[in-house]
Amino acid sequence: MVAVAPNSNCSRVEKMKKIFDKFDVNKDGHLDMTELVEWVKALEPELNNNVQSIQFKLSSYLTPNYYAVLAGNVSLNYIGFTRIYAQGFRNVDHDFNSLGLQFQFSRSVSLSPTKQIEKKNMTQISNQVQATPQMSNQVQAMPQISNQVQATTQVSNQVQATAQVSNQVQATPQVSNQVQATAQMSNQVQAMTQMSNQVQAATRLSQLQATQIRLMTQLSNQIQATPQISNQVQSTTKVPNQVQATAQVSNQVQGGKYTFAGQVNNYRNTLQQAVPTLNSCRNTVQQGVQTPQLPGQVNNYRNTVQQVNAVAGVKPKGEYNGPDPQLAARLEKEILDTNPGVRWDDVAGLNEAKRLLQEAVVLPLWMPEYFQGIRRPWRGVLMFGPPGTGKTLLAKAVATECGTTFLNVSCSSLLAKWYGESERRVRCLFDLARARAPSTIFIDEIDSLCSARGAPGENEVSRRVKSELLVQIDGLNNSTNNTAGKPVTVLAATNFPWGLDEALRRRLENRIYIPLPDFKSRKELIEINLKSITLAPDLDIDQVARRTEGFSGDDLTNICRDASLSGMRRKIAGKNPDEIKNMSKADILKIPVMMDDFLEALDRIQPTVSRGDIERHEKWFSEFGST
Ligand SMILES: Nc1ncnc2c1ncn2[C@@H]1O[C@H](COP(=O)(O)OP(=O)(O)OP(=O)(O)O)[C@@H](O)[C@H]1O
Repeated sequence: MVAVAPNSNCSRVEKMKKIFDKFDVNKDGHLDMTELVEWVKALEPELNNNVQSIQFKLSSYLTPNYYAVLAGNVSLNYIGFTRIYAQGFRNVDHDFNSLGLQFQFSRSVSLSPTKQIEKKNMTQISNQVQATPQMSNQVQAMPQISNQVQATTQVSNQVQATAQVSNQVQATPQVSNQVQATAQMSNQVQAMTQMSNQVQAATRLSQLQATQIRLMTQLSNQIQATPQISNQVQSTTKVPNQVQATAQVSNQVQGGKYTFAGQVNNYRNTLQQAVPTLNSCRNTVQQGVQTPQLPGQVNNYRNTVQQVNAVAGVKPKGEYNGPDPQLAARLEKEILDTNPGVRWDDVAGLNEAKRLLQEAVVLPLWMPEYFQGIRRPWRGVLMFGPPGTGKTLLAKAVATECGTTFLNVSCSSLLAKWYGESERRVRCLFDLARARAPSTIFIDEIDSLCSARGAPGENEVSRRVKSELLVQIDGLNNSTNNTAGKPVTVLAATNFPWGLDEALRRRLENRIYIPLPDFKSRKELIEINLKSITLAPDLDIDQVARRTEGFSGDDLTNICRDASLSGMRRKIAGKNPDEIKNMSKADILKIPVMMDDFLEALDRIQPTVSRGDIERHEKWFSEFGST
């Protein structure tokens, strides 16, 4: 600290010089700001080095102008200072003692280069000093600003985040589309993967095939390399030639066969012409008249035919040549009825049905040339009607009258539990029928074999049998597999025509209704049933026929049987078994059937066919029947 003695004895100038020397640290004749501050400090020790107080004091010493100059970092110099004091404006002692005077400083300042740099530094410092309060304020305000800045930053971040969210929201449909597109792409990728797998599998397959082909080629090479095998292979090529040669032989054989077959046919025609005579002969024989000559003639004819057949190499009629001889033999045993023995006359009434059957089945046999092309015989004929009306009887009569083979088929003979066996039986049946042609396949209760599709009880087996049956019927009586005059006819019967499969119904082209017998037919039927029975004079057949309206042929037959047993019942009443055994048979046979017997039978036996059943048949007849 500089201590200045206020009452010094030195001159003013010296005194001033001393002061300036004292404070002119750089000894350049100038006081710069730092030196000036040091000067104030020395003068005002009570300011305690407080910068602001010193500044304030300094400003009070100087004129505002000068202070401004000083703040602008213009330093004082001796000259200017001296001049000021020399002008007498100031009392230096006083100044230094009281420090209460204002004084003017000269503005003429010359600065050395060093001083200019210092001045620049000073200006900066001055600026900093001046700016200090503001800066201080700013510094004080800094935390707030900092907070604000931080808050602003957060807000800014939020705004940015919001903007991003907003962008995302705006982009959401696009994102959704992108997600969808991604899903589609994912599906496509999956599909591509599957395809790739398939391609790989196919490649593996083709590799396998390639391997097989390679192996085959190797095998083939080995075979070719083996001379013996090669020779065998070459000799195999001769086989077709042999087969061709066989075919020619076969043609030649067939040619010969036909020649003989013609002769056989002639014999057969002769036989057929003889059939009515033979039949009447048989009837006569049955009636007890002995005419031994005629059967002898028939046997002669048969023997001749067999001899001719043997010479011609023609297999006897009906020999089965199909792939299932054992099955054919079994079926034949089961279903073949060579002589059903039922004549037209055995069937009461049903004249319209007989006419239709004759036209559909009998005439094509008698006039094969006529039944060609559009007149080809029916493939199938359906007889439908209530139970017991004579359908089976009619079928047997057809077979007997035509002299055709009669294959009487029931469901049980065709259906089998082993897979494929039922269809095999159907095929075999038709092969057999063709071998035995002309023939009639009679399928009774065909509804149980060929129910409508989706009907209850329809199962896999019945479906397959049905299909096979349709195929076989389709193949009947067409130009390729049927020789003229040897037709195979399917004759079917059912009590439930409405339950038949539609496709089968179409193939059974002729559909004949077999109704309940009318009065005339009932009367006829009773007479047929009683023709070998002794009748009492009181028996009124007309009355019985009148009282049996609504009865089927089968019901009437039952009534006749029951009534005809009544005489025997009366005769044995009250007798023990031995007495019965010892009764005269002739006496029993002579017991006549009386009217009362019929009346009692009528009380016991009721009609089996309901009115509703008849109506249903009539309705189906009007819809699908043939007349
Ligand atoms: N028109 C008829 N002429 C002579 N007898 C008949 C006649 N109708 C029925 N009968 C007698 O009824 C019996 C049964 O006839 P058949 O079996 O032919 O009837 P169905 O119509 O085939 O019966 P189901 O439909 O029940 O098989 C015959 O054996 C015969 O005795």
